[in-house]
Amino acid sequence: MRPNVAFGASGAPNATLGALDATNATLGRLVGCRVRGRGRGFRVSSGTVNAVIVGAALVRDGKLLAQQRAWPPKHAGQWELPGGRVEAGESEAFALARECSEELDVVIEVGARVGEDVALPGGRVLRIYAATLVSPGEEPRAVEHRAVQWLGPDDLDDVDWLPADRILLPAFRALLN
Ligand SMILES: Nc1nc2c([nH]c(=O)n2[C@H]2C[C@H](O)[C@@H](COP(=O)(O)OP(=O)(O)OP(=O)(O)O)O2)c(=O)[nH]1
Repeated sequence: MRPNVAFGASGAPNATLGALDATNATLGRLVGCRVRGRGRGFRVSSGTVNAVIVGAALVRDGKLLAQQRAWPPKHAGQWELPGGRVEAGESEAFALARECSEELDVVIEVGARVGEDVALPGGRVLRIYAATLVSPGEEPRAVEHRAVQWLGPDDLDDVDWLPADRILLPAFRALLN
């Protein structure tokens, strides 16, 4: 069933094609070449980007929500932002709202991009968007994860982040400051 979602201006479903163009431009910058084609597999000179993983930089009262993975064993105990793979036919904002509904049981509003794309193993990229709770009093809960916590700017370095998220820490800090 589709979750109850709320999108900000950047997440309008009809923005999907524009988002794909933006994706191509971003990927082109990443690999230093022009990126051709639309769809889920982007042909680039150095390989194919197979999937976009979206993450929500969910901020409330100057703090960022992080969640602790329970699996796979290699990453269990490490921290990441809520999110996941953009499925076929979804806008990135919709995927983010769906993942936050599934993982945290909250409704979010999706805002602007945060930081640059980070390459992940397997030809995937991690792409972060700012987000807020539609009902700020609603408390996210760890539905699929081991734990969740709100981190202030001074707490960001105290957490064992996934490697890609560690690269994004300056962008997370800038968002909070
Ligand atoms: N959600 C999320 N995933 C991240 C982050 N940083 C990072 O490296 N990843 C990686 C971990 C996983 O390899 C991948 C996301 O997989 P996932 O298992 O959470 O998402 P999903 O349910 O949609 O994945 P799948 O089962 O469809 O493959 O991205 C992050 O901050 N948030």
